[in-house]
Amino acid sequence: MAEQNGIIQLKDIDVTFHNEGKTIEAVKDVSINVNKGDVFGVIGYSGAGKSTLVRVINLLQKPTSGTVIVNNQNLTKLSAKDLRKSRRNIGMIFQHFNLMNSLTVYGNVDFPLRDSNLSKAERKQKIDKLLKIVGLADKAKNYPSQLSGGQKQRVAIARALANDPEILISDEATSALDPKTTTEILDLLGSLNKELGITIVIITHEMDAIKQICNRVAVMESGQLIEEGSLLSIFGNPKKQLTKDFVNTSTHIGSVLDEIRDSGIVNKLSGRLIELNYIGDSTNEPIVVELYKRFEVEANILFSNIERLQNTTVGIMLFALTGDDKKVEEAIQYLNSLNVNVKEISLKKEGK
Ligand SMILES: Nc1ncnc2c1ncn2[C@@H]1O[C@H](COP(=O)(O)OP(=O)(O)OP(=O)(O)O)[C@@H](O)[C@H]1O
Repeated sequence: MAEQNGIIQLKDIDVTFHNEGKTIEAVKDVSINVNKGDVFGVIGYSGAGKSTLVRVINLLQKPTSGTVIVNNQNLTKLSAKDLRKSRRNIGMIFQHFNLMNSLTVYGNVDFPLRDSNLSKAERKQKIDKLLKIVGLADKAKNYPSQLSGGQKQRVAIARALANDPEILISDEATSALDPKTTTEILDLLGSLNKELGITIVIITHEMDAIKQICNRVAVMESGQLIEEGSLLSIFGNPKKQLTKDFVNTSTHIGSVLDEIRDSGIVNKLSGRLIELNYIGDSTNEPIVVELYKRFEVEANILFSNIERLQNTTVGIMLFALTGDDKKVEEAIQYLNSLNVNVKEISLKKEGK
């Protein structure tokens, strides 16, 4: 667990809705601690409670119970005026950008500054700077309808930064964008984190987005936080099935296994099918060579993926081990003794 004095501390949060006689427990007893400088990802399928949870951070959504502490202030205890002031410290961007279509790009970024004490000239200087940061210096006079989705999201980011927030919340901000634009927007968020030191909370249902910029990850299912950890531990050693499923969508091993089971390959495979996950120094080839040298068993590699996450190697390998039964068993025991995760996979079709 990370230290418990983070810039955002949600403690024992419950959010219950009552709708047409039905009770919906959107968030159930969730506690999270986000440290200053984190890019904290919340991942889960639609309806898991992600949006509801992050809206609690700035009290756009009041929790039914629980405590919300941001920058050492208990937000639930603040007067309406003080809450408005605290909220300026938390910028937010959304899937559908929420821009004002009747205002230019400049006007949209200016909007949150209307209550500030800045002079008109100071405001202009600030807006010009923000538009430069998001790469839209030449679009100040354009209207949202004249912009691409990625450009609209850049305007929304500039607007969210207008009050110099220390925290930026991104609620599915890349879900309406194509993959290339998604990467560009995530890159921009990553550089805001590194260069301006902004703490970012992003919610998404895409593991690739998490992988690109987050250092910490929380997984939500049915209103509950089911797993939380560093990006590396979530990728290299996922504990819960849903977390494994999300990791698999990103490493593609899930679809490779489906293909092996669904195609004729499964009938031609002999030996025992092993999935290996590791973080750090082990690399695929030496492991295979080592198995042959020590036990004279052959590893027929069916899939292998190595990535660099936060300057660390995260690898996954799928192979069929063949050889003398006893030696194969010894080889598997040897793998288990290494600093790697070993999982034997059944070759039978899984009922879905
Ligand atoms: N204002 C509301 N009134 C009633 N029910 C709500 C309200 N807001 C959310 N819910 C319900 O709470 C549950 C969690 O919704 P939420 O939007 O937080 O999920 P999510 O994980 O963000 O999903 P998505 O990715 O689709 O936005 C859902 O069952 C949703 O229908």
